[in-house]
Amino acid sequence: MASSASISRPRFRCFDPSNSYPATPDHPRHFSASPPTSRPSTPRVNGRSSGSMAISDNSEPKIATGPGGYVLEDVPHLVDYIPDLPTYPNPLQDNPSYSVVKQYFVNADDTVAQKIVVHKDSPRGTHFRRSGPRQKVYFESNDVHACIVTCGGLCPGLNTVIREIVCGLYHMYGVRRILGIEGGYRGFYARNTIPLTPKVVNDIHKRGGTILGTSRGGHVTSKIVDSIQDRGINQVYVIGGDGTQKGASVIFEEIRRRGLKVVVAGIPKTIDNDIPVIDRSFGFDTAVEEAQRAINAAHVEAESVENGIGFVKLMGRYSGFIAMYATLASRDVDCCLIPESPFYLEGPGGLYEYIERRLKEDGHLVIVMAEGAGQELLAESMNQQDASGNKLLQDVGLWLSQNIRDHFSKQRNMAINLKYIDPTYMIRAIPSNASDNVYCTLLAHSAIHGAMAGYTGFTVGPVNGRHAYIPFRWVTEGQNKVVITDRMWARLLSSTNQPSFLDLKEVEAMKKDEKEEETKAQLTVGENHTEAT
Ligand SMILES: Nc1ncnc2c1ncn2[C@@H]1O[C@H](COP(=O)(O)OP(=O)(O)OP(=O)(O)O)[C@@H](O)[C@H]1O
Ligand SMILES: O=P(O)(O)OC[C@H]1O[C@](O)(CO)[C@@H](O)[C@@H]1O
Ligand SMILES: [Mg+2]
Repeated sequence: MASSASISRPRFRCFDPSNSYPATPDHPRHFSASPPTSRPSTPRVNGRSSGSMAISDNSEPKIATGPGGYVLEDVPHLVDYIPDLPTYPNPLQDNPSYSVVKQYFVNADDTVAQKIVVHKDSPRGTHFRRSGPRQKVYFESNDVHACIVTCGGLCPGLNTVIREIVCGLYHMYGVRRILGIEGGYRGFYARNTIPLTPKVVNDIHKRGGTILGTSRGGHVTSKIVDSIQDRGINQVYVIGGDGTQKGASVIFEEIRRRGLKVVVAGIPKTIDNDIPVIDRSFGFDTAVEEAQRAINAAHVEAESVENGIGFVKLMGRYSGFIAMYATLASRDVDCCLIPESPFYLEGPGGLYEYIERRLKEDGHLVIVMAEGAGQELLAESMNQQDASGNKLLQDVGLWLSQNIRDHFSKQRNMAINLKYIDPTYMIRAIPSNASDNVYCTLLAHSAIHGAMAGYTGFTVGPVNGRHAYIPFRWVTEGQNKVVITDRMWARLLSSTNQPSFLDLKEVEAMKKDEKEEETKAQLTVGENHTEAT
């Protein structure tokens, strides 16, 4: 629960330990929902602990409230569990490139609103701490020993983020000791490390993949944190998707439990764009662009023959963003199938009927399908998981294209010419495009500034266009999905002219569910406010 003092003031200020505001009743030093129940008797600045620590097992969310239903979902800070840490002036103020910037340091009060479309009377809602450099830092440049790890599937831009973390730490903060951990989480305890310098990473943004290698599974928290401690690492940069951020959160909790002066910063990576809260994930733009090449090929093939069907399968395990955006961008697609929108094959309003109509009217059609769409139609689902515990999917594209062929040849006696194109790994194994490159730089810099300022247990990312520090649980509890009752999906339906595969009753039920969810969320914000007052 937030302290009531923080909301009864006419002007609400957030305490940012990294800016030089004194602790006064107006600027309370601790406004965490529940401060740590106990503290380590001797705070540890690395050095393996032999005795037991007196810190609670899991950190509580740091929530502060202000007037008008303002809620700050803050991120942890080293001083939450290691009090009286010394601070140092931010070396950026002497950096010739940055010292000329007007108001370079982020204002202590700056937060970023999660929702920017509001009504006159709606509560101000949830906010996140704005990212960026602070006046004071909690690390001396010479003392920083950073490491970078990449986990999960590939994504365009991984190398750019690695490059920008290395160059940012080196050039902005004068950090010289940066290690690359090879092969994902298990690399902490089972692989070699690579010393990273600006020279080593200079050209890597032009290559796809990750120079560090990646993996699924292998998250053994105690071994990872032992390795961090043994190597004297004090800044951990973790690049990966939802699973990786969950792993980073567990590492943070263990580090906190051991009372170590080590920050953990997450940089969200997911080609599927399924991480909640942030505007989009890096590499997504590149993937959508690359998907155009496959869709163009499918279109050319389809329109060159009689009854031609171009069928493209794209990535998207649970979320169909790549398929939806690639379809909207292309304008050549007649049908887009995504996991969020169930569809059926036979009968009136079904997929086969639609395909036949298009073939009769236009002579050809293009179908784009996300890999996770229609899994429920397959007779038996695959009961296997990958090393991280993600469910393995069947190749629904192959299955559906064969079913379409069978249907038209056997049941409709129609000769069709279907070309199946599967560029799934091609769209994620390429280097990032220009716009993703710039985006990767901003993410890397946000992470560095946050870590140097002593924040920890956070993920970085843009929220409504402004970069913010987001507590791990916001990006690990839930998934970003295409909302098929939103305008974007309606735009898609109107651009392809495909059936929605839903009847009016189903749409109404969905809208009702979403409305209830929204009201619940608003009530929760209101409740926080009431509890604090
Ligand atoms: N709940 C969890 N707790 C700790 N570690 C986890 C958890 N879930 C996943 N991990 C670890 O995170 C790493 C990456 O997870 P995963 O393979 O699911 O990829 P991801 O980060 O979700 O990326 P993507 O799904 O976009 O490819 C793996 O090493 C896995 O062991
Ligand atoms: O890399 P793997 O293990 O083949 O996993 C593929 C999965 O990874 C993703 O690309 C997410 O990173 C999904 O779109 C896809 O289902
Ligand atoms: Mg994942």
